[in-house]
Amino acid sequence: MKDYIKFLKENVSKYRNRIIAASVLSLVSMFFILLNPLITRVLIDSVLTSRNFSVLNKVIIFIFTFTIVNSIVHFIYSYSLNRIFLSLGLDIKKKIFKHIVKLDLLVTKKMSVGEINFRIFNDSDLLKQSFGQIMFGGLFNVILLIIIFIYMFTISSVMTIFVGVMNLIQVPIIIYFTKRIRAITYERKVVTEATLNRTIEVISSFHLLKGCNNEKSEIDKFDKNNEKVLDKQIKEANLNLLFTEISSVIMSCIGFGSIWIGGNFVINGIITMGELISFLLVANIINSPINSIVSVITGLQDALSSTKRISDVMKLENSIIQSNDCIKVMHKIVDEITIKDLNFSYDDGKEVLKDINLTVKKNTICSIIGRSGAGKTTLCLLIARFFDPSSGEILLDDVNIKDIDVDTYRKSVGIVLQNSFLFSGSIRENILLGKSDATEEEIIEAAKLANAHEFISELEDGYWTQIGSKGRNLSGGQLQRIALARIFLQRPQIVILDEPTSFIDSESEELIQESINKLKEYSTIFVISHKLSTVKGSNKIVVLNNGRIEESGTHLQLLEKEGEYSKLYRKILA
Ligand SMILES: Nc1ncnc2c1ncn2[C@@H]1O[C@H](COP(=O)(O)OP(=O)(O)OP(=O)(O)O)[C@@H](O)[C@H]1O
Repeated sequence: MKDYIKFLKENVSKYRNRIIAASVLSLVSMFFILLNPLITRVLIDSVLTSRNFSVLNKVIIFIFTFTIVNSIVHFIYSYSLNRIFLSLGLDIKKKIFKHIVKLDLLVTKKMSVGEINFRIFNDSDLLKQSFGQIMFGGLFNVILLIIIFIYMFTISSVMTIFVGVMNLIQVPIIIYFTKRIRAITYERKVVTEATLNRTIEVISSFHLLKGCNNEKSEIDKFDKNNEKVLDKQIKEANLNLLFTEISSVIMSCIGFGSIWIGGNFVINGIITMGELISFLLVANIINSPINSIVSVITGLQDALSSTKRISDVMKLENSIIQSNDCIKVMHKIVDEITIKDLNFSYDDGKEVLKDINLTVKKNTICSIIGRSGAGKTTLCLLIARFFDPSSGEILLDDVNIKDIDVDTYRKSVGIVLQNSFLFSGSIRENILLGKSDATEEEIIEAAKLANAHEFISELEDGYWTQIGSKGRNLSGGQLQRIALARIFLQRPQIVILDEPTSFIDSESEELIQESINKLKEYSTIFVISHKLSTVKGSNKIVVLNNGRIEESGTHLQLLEKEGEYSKLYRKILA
């Protein structure tokens, strides 16, 4: 509850003036709700019974005017309320997204894409809804209910007690159905979300699906998941239907009962016909505020859970701790990059990298090789400062990268992964990610250096070709060359290439190798590769084995040593 109130204060205060205005409109709207039964009462008792035509005309003109004003007030009220809560929902979404994208890799890896999505979209919507329900659904409906009961009492206390008791009987039924419907709606959302995530995963790793010949099992899973969604949807619809029918029976009973009691009172002259009809009109609207109040009570639990889930994400902190006096200007490497006595373990405490000592000269290529799980990617991620070493340091000449502002440092690091990820959009937009203000000449020059200009120019729309999500219209080699063009445009001091030539044909491999060699002019390159062409030409080869540097040197030096490299060379590289 503390988190919820804090969240409410933080996010709603910005809309204070608009909320006050909407509250005033809400009170006016409430007044109009009650005006209808009042006018009806006057119309029947004072106008119709006395056959007063001139007053009848005036009352009709008044009703007409009041209907128009009521519609305008209701429109403005609903419009302002919608704006407040839609904006509030967007604010919460923006806040969570901004926080998540600023988190480092280690922290975000703790949550699945589905979990993150759920918090950004579902939880923020639930919170937005609950704020609306509590402020307007709750508070104003309590006021409305009190006013309605006072008005009914002024007509007949017996009839009011009857309506009150009948509604009290209805309350547990409303609570039961509201809770059940909420629970089933939540379950439906969770199952739908899981189905959607699985579908996205399958579609985005199509080659894996085909490679494993797993289509049948995925089709079965898709069918089963969707059947689960359907089951929840049917349950939800049935509960809603049942609730509506039961409510309508109870409301009819209240109506008939009131007509019977009120009818007797009219016959006996205790109340007038106008009072009876006015009472019936008011009794008829009582259901709506009761439903809203119950929704607030039952929905509060969901709102609290959503607040907790959102707060849990907002409390996540980066593992990288930055000092206030960090260097804001990137150090220009003069001589070399040195890794000194570096050790690293992930959260589980298992040491993944042990006692790493390595020096790589500026503008050279350092290949990192080793068996799967040896720690190659982890070492490169540490160099890119996706997280910090448990102990030891990474130095640019004599400057520890920990002393440089993270954002400044990362701008000086370019990364190309095995399966280059491109965003949907044009080739041009994807290259521009390397330097958003680059000129046309710079883009073309970068593409030429990456050996990508030729194939891009041959495409019908050239640099404006839309490449679709993950670059599905291009070959693996073409994707890699676009990723390299991005790097050439960025001209980072350090480049990390993780298996850049895997899964591509030998022609593309040659072109990529050629551009990697050109890249050396601008950057110091760390490359993880199993391809002989890449490894052989490097200035330094580092062999990692079980988290330790087993040996390092040039291709020929290592072959002469007859150690792990020559074994790997014969086994994998040859
Ligand atoms: N986020 C993580 N949390 C915990 N352990 C991890 C994490 N990422 C990697 N590891 C573990 O760290 C070790 C080194 O992994 P890493 O990915 O660096 O190896 P690699 O040499 O690049 O392997 P590959 O060639 O298969 O990609 C492995 O034992 C791996 O299971």
